Amino acid sequence: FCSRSPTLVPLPPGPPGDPIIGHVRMVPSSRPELSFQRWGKEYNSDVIYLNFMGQPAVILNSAQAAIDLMDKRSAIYSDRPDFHLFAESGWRDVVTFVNAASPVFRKHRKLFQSAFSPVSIIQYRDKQEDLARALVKQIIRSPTQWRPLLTRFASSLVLSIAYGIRITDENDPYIILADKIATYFAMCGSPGSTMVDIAPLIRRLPKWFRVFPSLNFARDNYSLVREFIEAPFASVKTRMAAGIPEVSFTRRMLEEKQSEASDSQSDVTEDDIKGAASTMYAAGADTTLATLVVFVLCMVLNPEVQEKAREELDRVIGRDRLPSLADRGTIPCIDRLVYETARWHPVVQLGVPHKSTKDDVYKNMFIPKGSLVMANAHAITRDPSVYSKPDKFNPDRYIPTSEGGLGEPLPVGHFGFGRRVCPGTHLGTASVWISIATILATLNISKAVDDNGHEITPAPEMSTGLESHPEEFPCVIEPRDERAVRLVESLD
Ligand code: HEM
Repeated sequence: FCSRSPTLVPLPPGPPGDPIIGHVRMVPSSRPELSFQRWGKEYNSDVIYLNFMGQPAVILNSAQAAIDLMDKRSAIYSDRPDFHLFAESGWRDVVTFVNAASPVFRKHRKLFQSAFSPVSIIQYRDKQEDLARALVKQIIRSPTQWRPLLTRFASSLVLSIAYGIRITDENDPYIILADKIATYFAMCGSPGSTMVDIAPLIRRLPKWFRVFPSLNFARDNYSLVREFIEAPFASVKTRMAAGIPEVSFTRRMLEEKQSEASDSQSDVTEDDIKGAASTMYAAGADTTLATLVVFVLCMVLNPEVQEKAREELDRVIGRDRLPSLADRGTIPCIDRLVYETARWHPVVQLGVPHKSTKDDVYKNMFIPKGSLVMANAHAITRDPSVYSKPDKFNPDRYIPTSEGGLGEPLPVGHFGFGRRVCPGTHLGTASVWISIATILATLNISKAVDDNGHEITPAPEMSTGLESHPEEFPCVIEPRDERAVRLVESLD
């Protein structure tokens, strides 16, 4: 199919762009995925073509198109665009940002796949359960602080799994560092879209030439990024040298590297391990946090779903203990809740952009080599030809028809596609699962009331960016009852 002449095959449809700049002005800076979805409907195509100042971009608005191209033709659709802003900020050896042909890609994917397989992640269960329990304990003590506490939980979880770092209080230097990095990511803009990314030659300008804000931003954050990559890694080596036992990704990788028996790891360098561990935070903390905030919003908006899930939780595990990850698979209602949270608002709405490496033809549409290819997770998970009433939050939609349900398919795309699919899928899902189960077992989430005693139903407003999360919304989180408080307080 690649050998056909491009001139005989039309590009995918899309709205007409401006001369020279193409669709730059047309794509809104807020929630572009919604416009991409709308254009898909207007042009009656699940593949849409756009052009940003000569850079071709293809949006995939259905699971079928994303699977056909990114999964089945992954040899062509697995590259990334160059992320110059991140490189200028000091990120090196980070798999998310490298091309599929880079040795870093092959080595790091292998590291992640073995470290975060369904079996390997069992070693992190204690950390996930302990931190989820600490989270609800803290929320019971400071209920209005639930959102900062969730942020700290997500950071602590990744720092603990990646480096074995135990966060003891909010002034911990690592949590302060993690907060600064989270702010840095929030200010980076959409990956690949800043002036440094569009005109990378400006990276050659001397440091005193401070004309381009994104270049200044990248350079101003260089030492922060380097500290974030180096400091926690160095702390693992210090603890290792002192003989302090701990379980962490970095520790395990360093030990495997040191072990003479481990031939398979022999080409892995310390820089690889350092880069991979720092990627975990960049890729795993905010995604987990955003998913949990979406869950809280869904519980505020759908009290009956919360009640039903809690009833099943009580029926299966009782009220004398808290759920554990060993319970997964025995409480289907929680599994469906996790899936429906991911479907209702997949937090990486447009995925991380892929780039194609060859001319291609799909369903008689020409996709030029070098196109940015984005799977629109929003459009995919709200596809009305797949999901009935797609805007409704309804975990029961997945109940098989043989059990009287709608038998709708589990969502796809929220962890990406093909060779780039998220290597933290199992770990991230387990973290979300235990958090949701522990929260439901101990806390009640409800609507806030206004000064006149009327319930406030929040209108969901979602942020724009690589990770999209609900903007601030009013709600009340309180202990479920005295019994739950006693159970939580009895934990050491
Ligand atoms: C609920 C939590 C998470 C969500 C929703 C999520 C989602 C995603 C998505 C959509 C991508 C892009 C895939 C693509 O390009 O097709 C991705 C990539 C990635 N994720 Fe996750 N992720 C989560 C948690 C994690 C965790 C805990 C880790 C750490 C182990 C992780 C590590 C990565 C890495 C390293 C990549 C880049 C892969 C590559 O470029 O080859 N993620 N994730």
